[in-house]
Amino acid sequence: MKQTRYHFIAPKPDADRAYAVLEAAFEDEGAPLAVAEVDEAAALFEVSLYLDGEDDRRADVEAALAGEAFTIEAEVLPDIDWMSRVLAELKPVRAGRFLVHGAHDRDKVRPGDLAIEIEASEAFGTGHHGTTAGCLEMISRLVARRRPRNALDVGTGTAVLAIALAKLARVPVLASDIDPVAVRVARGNIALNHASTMVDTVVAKGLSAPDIRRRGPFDLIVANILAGPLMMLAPDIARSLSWDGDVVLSGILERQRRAVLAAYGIQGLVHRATIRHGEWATIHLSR
Ligand SMILES: C[S@@+](CC[C@H](N)C(=O)[O-])C[C@H]1O[C@@H](n2cnc3c(N)ncnc32)[C@H](O)[C@@H]1O
Repeated sequence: MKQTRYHFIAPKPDADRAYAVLEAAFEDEGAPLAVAEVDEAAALFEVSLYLDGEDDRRADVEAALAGEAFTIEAEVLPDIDWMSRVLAELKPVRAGRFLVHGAHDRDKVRPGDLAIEIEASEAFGTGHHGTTAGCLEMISRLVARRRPRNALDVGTGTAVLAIALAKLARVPVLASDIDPVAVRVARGNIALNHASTMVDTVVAKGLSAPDIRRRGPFDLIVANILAGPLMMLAPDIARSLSWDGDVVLSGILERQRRAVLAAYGIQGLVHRATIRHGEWATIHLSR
């Protein structure tokens, strides 16, 4: 089933009012709803409502917001064949100190394994992708060298990296994602892995949400997104990092690596190491 994100940008009071109206209008459907700050200086917020279908609910959204002058845009989200993805990802994966597995592979866990059980359903992050595996390996290396006091996982997906950080370092972790569906899946996995006392979640675009700012600075920030958003997030990531903190970035194709390093270099962050899986690079930076 395809899903459509209906979204618009508005000043804070209007966004809050619209959020309340949409929450009441679509709560029977359990439609995910999110509000994220998109421009701090201008205090502008983006409201996103996720409805099933291929942009065939615009009239309902407009009716709920009757009398408001928002420019509502519709984004039909990619239709992913979750069943074939799950079937393709049946095997457990070892990466760094971790064994990432599904419910059907609990018997593969050996004494000494740091096991992470993942129910991927509608979010990314089972450990099979080279970017996730690269992050798990880099996290293993970094935490072996120095235990961070806290950590932030930007673009958490299934929460696989946040759970890994909690299990290995046993420190508070904040896991964020722009997609409320991913955050719902993340919460389920965090509970499944008995990590709820260490990992909190937040729906947020980038690092501008007040919850993220309040919890920083962070000793370790991991972000497996894509090169473009990672470059745009460079100033915010540098600002949210403790003075001796570490950054792990992934979702970067080898040919994009230099541009990403340059964007973080401008922020005073120096390249320390790269782990490659096929065409994907995972990089470690610090001041
Ligand atoms: C490639 S998945 C990574 C999932 C998991 N962290 C892993 O390593 O397997 C990227 C995730 O980032 C989220 N995302 C993309 N852009 C984002 C942004 N600007 N802020 C927060 N999350 C974002 C997506 O919704 C998606 O869940």
